[in-house]
Amino acid sequence: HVCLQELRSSSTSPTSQAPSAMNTTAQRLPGAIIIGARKGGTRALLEMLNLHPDVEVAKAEVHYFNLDENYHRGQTWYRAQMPFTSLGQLTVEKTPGYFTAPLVPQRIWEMNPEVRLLLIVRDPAERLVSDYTQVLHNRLQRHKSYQPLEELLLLPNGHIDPSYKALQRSLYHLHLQRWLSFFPRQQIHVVDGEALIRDPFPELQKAERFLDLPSHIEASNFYFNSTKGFYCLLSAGHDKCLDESKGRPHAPLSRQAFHKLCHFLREPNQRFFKLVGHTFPWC
Ligand SMILES: Nc1ncnc2c1ncn2[C@@H]1O[C@H](COP(=O)(O)OS(=O)(=O)O)[C@@H](OP(=O)(O)O)[C@H]1O
Repeated sequence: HVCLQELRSSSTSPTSQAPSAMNTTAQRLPGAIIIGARKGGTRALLEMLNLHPDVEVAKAEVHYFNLDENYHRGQTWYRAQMPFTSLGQLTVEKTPGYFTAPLVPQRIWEMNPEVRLLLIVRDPAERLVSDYTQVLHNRLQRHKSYQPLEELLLLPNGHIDPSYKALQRSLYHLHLQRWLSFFPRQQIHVVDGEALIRDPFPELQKAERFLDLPSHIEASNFYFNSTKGFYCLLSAGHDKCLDESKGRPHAPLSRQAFHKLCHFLREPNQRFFKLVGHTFPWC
């Protein structure tokens, strides 16, 4: 696997700048941020956007607006986490924790009320199971004890426990509502995470349009890797798949419990569809 930075063809740079200005690289604040949702496909979206020659991405999650210890380091610290870009290139970072952290919308708005936001969502029931699977994996790695998902998701009386954190993170409408009190709907581009898995190219074309980028990413930048079970990226003859933490087998959950979860999510999902202005074929 080769770093995408090295893979991108450098042939198409913005042409409106004088050559000397184009060579001036600097770390700049992001013009677009992938705010979540956690386990929605944020890494895939970031890596795929990075195929574009006019996009540079922060490789690691920055956690600036959601972690007070980082936020208090100030904007100079934040900027220093960004990649070097030429004038005219777009800087993008992704931190999935932004979507659900209460103070983040205001903090981002205060930094730049014009910043473009990308939100990638997938079926919130599947997202919850993926979220639990990640937490489980981390606990197992640290030799810590863990509870089965069903024990966390269901109360002793068999009802869904609405206070379970991973379930709270799947109540997309609650979180989006907060973002919409700062940003107009058109400034938040919602990406369909399942569509990105099934066929990434059309989702990337939509994202390019949203970001006002010249169309550059091509269908040939993606190929289905049957060993991985996902699309991988292809650029200048080199390929890159996401690492093994993406696309793990999910922790088991009984059909009955999954059904209860889907039933519980029906109304929150409807509210989310209303906010974004279209529906998704979720359970
Ligand atoms: N092309 C490709 N390759 C691998 N994985 C892909 C891809 N596209 C989307 N996905 C899905 O991304 C899910 C992980 O989402 P995130 O990157 O947002 O996770 S995280 O919040 O940053 O931990 C991950 O979720 P799980 O399958 O539940 O592991 C994947 O389904």
